[in-house]
Parts: sequence; C-alpha cells; structure tokens
Amino acid sequence: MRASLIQIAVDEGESVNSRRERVSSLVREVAARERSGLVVLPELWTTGAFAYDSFASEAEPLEGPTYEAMREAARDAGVWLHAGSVPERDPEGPLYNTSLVFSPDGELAAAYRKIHRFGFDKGEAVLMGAGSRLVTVRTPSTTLGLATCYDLRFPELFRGLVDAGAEMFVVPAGWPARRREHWLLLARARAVEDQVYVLACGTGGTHAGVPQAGHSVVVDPWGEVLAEAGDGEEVLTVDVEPAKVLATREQFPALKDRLLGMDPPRG
Ligand SMILES: NC(=O)CCC(=O)C(=O)O
Repeated sequence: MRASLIQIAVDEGESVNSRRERVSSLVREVAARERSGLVVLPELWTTGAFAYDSFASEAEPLEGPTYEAMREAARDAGVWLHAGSVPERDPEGPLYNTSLVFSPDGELAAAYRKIHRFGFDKGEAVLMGAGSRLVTVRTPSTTLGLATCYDLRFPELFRGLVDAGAEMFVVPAGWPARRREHWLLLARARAVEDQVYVLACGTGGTHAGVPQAGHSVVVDPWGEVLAEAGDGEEVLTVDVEPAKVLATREQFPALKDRLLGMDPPRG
C-alpha cells in the first residue's frame, strides 16, 4: 500500500479559500503522480492549529466546504483520503477539532473529534470541546487508528486503538518547531510500543507567530523511520506493508506480556 503525506505550509498570506482550493488540487495531483492508495493531510490546515482567533469565524458544519472539497478530491483521485482536521461547528454544541476520512468513492468513512485539546487553560483547550470516542477505519488492506496532534502524548489512547484492531496510526498535526524533538520521539515511541505503522503529518510555515515543526514522518512497526520531511511544504511517499505489523508482533510478542490488572502501591 502506498501512502502519501502532504505537509502543507500554513502561512497567513494565503486565505482559507485559496488554501482549500490549492490543497484540493494537490490531493488530486499527488495521488495521480505517486499512485498512492492513501493520502494524508495535517491538522487544522485551513486556519492553522495555533490561529485561535479564526477558529470561530472559520468553523464549518461537518458537511461544510472543506468536507465537500475533500470528498470530491478523494472521489476524483480514487484514494482513501485522511483529510486532516477542520474546526467543526456542532449546531447543538461547541466547536470540535474534527478529522475526516473519505473512501475512494467519496463517502465519509469516519469523523474523529480530537480527544486531548492543547493549550492547558487557553487556546484550543477552551475554544473547543473534547471528543470522547476512539475511531478506527477499516480499509481493504489495513485498519487505521485515528488520533490528532497533542493526542500523541497520551499512550493510553493508542493502546485503546490497538485493542480495537488498529495497525496503522494516522496522526495529523500542527506541531510547533519549538518541540520538534518531542514530536519525532513520540511518533517513534507509539510505533515501537504498539508495533504499528505511524503516519504523522504536520504543517510547515508560520502562522499566529508560531513556526511549525514540519518533519512529517512515517515510522514502521519496528520503530524505523521510513521517511521524514523537512521544514517546508513537502510530499512524503512511502510503501507500507500491513503484513509487517503481524510479523513484528509474532517475532517480538511484547504485546502479549501486557499486565492488565496490577495492584496499586501500598500506603
Ligand atoms: N495542535 C496541538 O495539539 C499542539 C500540540 C503541542 O504543541 C504539543 O503537544 O507540544
């Protein structure tokens, strides 16, 4: 299975509408050129993950303009498309940071509302609601497990996805350059501890004064980095072998040694 991650440069000089059109074209071009079966985009690439001031004004209903543009792009290209995330406006609730996955016929295969919101007592953490549901997507070749950016710091979420059958974690992000080493380390850690592929797609450029880490990365179930992007806009294409997940788990069956019922400390 061939996967292409499109690391988008999210800069303020480009309007949301222009970026949406540009990214729709890119999805079609990349899928055709690279012959990808799966294309992945980053977190909140319409606004930028740190552009807190524009979350409310650019929020969309689930089936809003980004949904429409991405479903058409997936269908035209005939690919599985993880369209990254959008600021979603729930008519009966708060905003959510919602990832969208489309099948090659342009149907919505899954929507995942980010569970761990970033910002402590400001930013996304106060402007958006928290999702509560783990989401996996079955494709004909593998099962994807969905997570978004800051979720990467919470290993229990990923164990939950493994227990639900995930073999490939897809993690769109808008991670800042200042913590790039955490990003790379955590992507590899999740791959090694859960013996899965990790496809982690970030943003480049600078928005809201926050230079982005870039360095999208694909890690195999042994923790080897198969490809890593630089800082700017870039496409990473990698052939992944879903059978390698089972092979790794058979060769080194650490997941079987999990202790599920440990005693609490005394005292
Ligand atoms: N958009 C995010 O979730 C940012 C996460 C981050 O900066 C970090 O975990 O560090």
